[in-house]
Amino acid sequence: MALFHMKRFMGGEESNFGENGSSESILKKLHEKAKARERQSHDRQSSPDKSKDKSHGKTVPKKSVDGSSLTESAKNVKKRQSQAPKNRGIDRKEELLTSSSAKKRKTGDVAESRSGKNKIKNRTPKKLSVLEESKLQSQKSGKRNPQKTEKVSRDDLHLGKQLAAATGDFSEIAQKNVKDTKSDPDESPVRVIKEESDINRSGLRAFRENAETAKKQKKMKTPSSASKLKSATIDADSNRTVDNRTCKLKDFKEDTVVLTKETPSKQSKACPELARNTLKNAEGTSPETRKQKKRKLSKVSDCEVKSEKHLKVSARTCEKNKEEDVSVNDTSDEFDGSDQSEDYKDCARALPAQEPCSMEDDSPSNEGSGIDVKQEEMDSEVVDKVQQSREVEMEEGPSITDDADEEREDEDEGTVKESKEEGEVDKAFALLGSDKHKKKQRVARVLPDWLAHPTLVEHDLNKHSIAVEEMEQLDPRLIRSLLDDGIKSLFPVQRHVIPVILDSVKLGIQAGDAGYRPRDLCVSAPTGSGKTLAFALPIVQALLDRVVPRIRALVVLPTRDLAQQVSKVFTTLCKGTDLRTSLIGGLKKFGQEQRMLVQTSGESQCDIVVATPGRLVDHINKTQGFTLQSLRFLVIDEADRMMDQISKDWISQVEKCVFMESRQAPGPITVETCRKICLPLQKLLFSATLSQNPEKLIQLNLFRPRLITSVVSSTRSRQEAQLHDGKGQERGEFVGKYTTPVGLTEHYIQCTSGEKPLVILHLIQTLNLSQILCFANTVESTHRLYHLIKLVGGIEVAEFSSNQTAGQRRQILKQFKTGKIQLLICSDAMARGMDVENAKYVISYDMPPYIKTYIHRVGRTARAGKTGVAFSLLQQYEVPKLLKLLKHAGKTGIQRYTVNRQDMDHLEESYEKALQRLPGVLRMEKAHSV
Ligand SMILES: Nc1ncnc2c1ncn2[C@@H]1O[C@H](COP(=O)(O)OP(=O)(O)OP(=O)(O)O)[C@@H](O)[C@H]1O
Repeated sequence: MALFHMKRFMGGEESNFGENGSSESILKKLHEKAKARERQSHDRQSSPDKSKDKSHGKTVPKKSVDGSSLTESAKNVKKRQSQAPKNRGIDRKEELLTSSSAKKRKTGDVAESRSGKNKIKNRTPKKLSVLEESKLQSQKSGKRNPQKTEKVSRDDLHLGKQLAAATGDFSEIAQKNVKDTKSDPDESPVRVIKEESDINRSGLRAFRENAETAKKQKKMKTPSSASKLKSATIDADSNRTVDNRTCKLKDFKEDTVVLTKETPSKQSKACPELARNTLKNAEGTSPETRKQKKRKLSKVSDCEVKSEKHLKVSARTCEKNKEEDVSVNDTSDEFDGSDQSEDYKDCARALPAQEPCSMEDDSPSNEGSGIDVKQEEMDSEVVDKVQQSREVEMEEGPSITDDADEEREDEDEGTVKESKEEGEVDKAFALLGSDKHKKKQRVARVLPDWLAHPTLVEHDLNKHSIAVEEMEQLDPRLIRSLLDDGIKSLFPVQRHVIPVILDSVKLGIQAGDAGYRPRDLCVSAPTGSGKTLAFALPIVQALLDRVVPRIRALVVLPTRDLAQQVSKVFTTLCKGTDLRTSLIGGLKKFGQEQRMLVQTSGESQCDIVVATPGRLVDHINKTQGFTLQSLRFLVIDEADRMMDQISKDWISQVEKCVFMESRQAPGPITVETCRKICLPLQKLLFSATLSQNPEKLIQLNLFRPRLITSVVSSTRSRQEAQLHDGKGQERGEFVGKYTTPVGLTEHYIQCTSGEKPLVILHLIQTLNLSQILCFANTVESTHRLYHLIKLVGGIEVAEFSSNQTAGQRRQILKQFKTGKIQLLICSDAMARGMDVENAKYVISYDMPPYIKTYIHRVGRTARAGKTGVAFSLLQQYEVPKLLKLLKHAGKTGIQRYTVNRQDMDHLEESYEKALQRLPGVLRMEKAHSV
């Protein structure tokens, strides 16, 4: 079969055989023809000038790919065609499949041809099989018009030119195949190559399927036109070249370059593979070489794109061929030559720049032909493509790591990938393990108006504050209480928030905002800016005139320490009033808390409840008479943290408890619902790091929320960002960045992990710092560090973590306030919301894992308009990480603080001794606790 295929490849002479001719008559005819052509050939060779003219001044090698399969007549036919200009394309194809070098082709054409004949003569079985096959084919195909066959050859000439350009450097493989075939006369080249191409079975699946289809169709129909033969001839050639390429790919695959798409069975596909292989091998070379490699890769990808297109065209053609019954015999006619031409051209454009060994460049056969002009055009296009790929590369920038990091940052900020600039290349082939990164464009996050344009407040506590007496809405009792507590002025956030809350109750707590449901409120202000008073004061003010005690305000906080702290503020404010505050945070026994909440008669004991969510839910479910039906204010402090606990469903439990029996949950606003005056529930959210994530906020079922914040874009001045709402209040752009107190100075100290305790000792003993809060990331490291510093001696140190009881912690805080404790080593349980009086310094012993953790840690100092200093002890690799975190949060003020190693030398001895004793102490403690 393959032999017949080869014969067709040589010029389609078999079409001259009569359908009904016997084998003897065919042989006779063949011999006659062969002799005639030999004579003609001899004549031509004896007059080389003439011959040269016909072949455009080039002699073409006549060595066959599979000499064993050629009959004498076929060889003569081939010879004649190779000399004829119209068959140049076919000859060119022949060149591709033979391994003759350009030199050989020039000099030894005739000799080789003859030696080829001698070899063929020795292969009688093949000769017979060809004859038999010729007979068979002639029977099937019927008589064919020789003119049509000639036409095929001309078409093939065109294809051959392009094919030659496309196949480039596969002569070596072709040569190998020829050698293999010669050593085993029973192996046809196609079969040999097929076997070699096992590695790329998927690529040839279609090839084989079509061969089978062709077989079936052949049985049913007999093709009649030479045009069909043409495509068969072309395809045979195509397949062979494909297989050559596959052989190359086999070697190439060992280099572990993996393509995510199946390799197409086309010459054009082969070239990029080769080029990529070459480039892959260049790995580990100089950066310059790698750059070149990258450029080449993009060029190769271009070629791959063409191949991709080509595949699609071929697939379509395949389908078409199946329908039209193209096949003459089982040569696995997969591709239509006419469809290929454009694709070959495309591939040829990319080739010369990739591989200098392109046969098109070396081959003399194209000189003086139209191909040269075409090739020049192709080359110029290749240069353009290379130039384009370089430009794209320059636009993308050289830094991969930076871009990647930037991308991750962008993702956090809700940016989307911008694939506009992505070329076809990447869409066509994604290389596994590719290090190519695309720069993403930042896109503005679309936020609801209330989040995007909040009411701004000044974050410098010493500016824009007003005297307590100036807050006219406040009851004199409350003013007195504040003044007694040393609070003479109200901070900016208090100045803005208190009136907003009080406005919603100016017609009484029942009436809401002039009879309408009041808007919910979100407040985001820096740590220590007085947020607690900002909600506590108006709530107490609003409830002052209540008649009977009911739970009308509920404040929920994430930890019992915080709940205790806020409860204290309420208790202080309620002094001298009828209002009562209850704390339910697990500090007391459950029964005790129940008795505080509900009287024995079932009536409520208190007006304001401060609770942790867990304990609150317990009381909702277990305390008889506990009801929230009169609840007017629901305060969620440290709201961003509380939103993380929403999954525990505490808020829906609270809402269920509020809207039960006669009190209905608010529905859509209608004329009827507007007429009814019912007790509204207003939600008030507070945090220094309030989430701007609408998805999280929506879980809180906020009603027409409003945001008051001092957090604005760092890139724009507040004046620029300021807008004004209808009431003359400043409105600005909230970009979700965090601010720290104005009085805070931030430093980082670069040191090794082992030097960190020494640095702390240095800061305390050498620089005489005191009232330091030192944060470690875990309870264990807090405990370990506490013992280590204690073992060094000479420092009043204490520990504050969840390992201690609430009473112990309260006691420690008291001692710290009075200055008895120099260094308080804390876990992050202390970081959020805790108002530790007189904390002057904060040390982050371990780098904070999140920006919010950093903001809350450093926020334990510089509170209420005071000054404070924060040190972050960082290992070298942590420095850029933290700087990036801060930059992301819009903070750039952190400075490096250098501690000289020599300054710590005198501390080393005691430190090392303490280190040696530490394991023993920890062991003893463990044994003691057990
Ligand atoms: N108007 C004021 N004048 C003076 N001190 C004030 C004023 N308001 C609050 N303070 C004090 O400021 C300190 C910090 O207040 P508060 O705890 O409310 O801050 P915060 O904004 O809630 O901080 P965090 O975000 O860390 O929880 C408290 O000690 C409080 O007594």
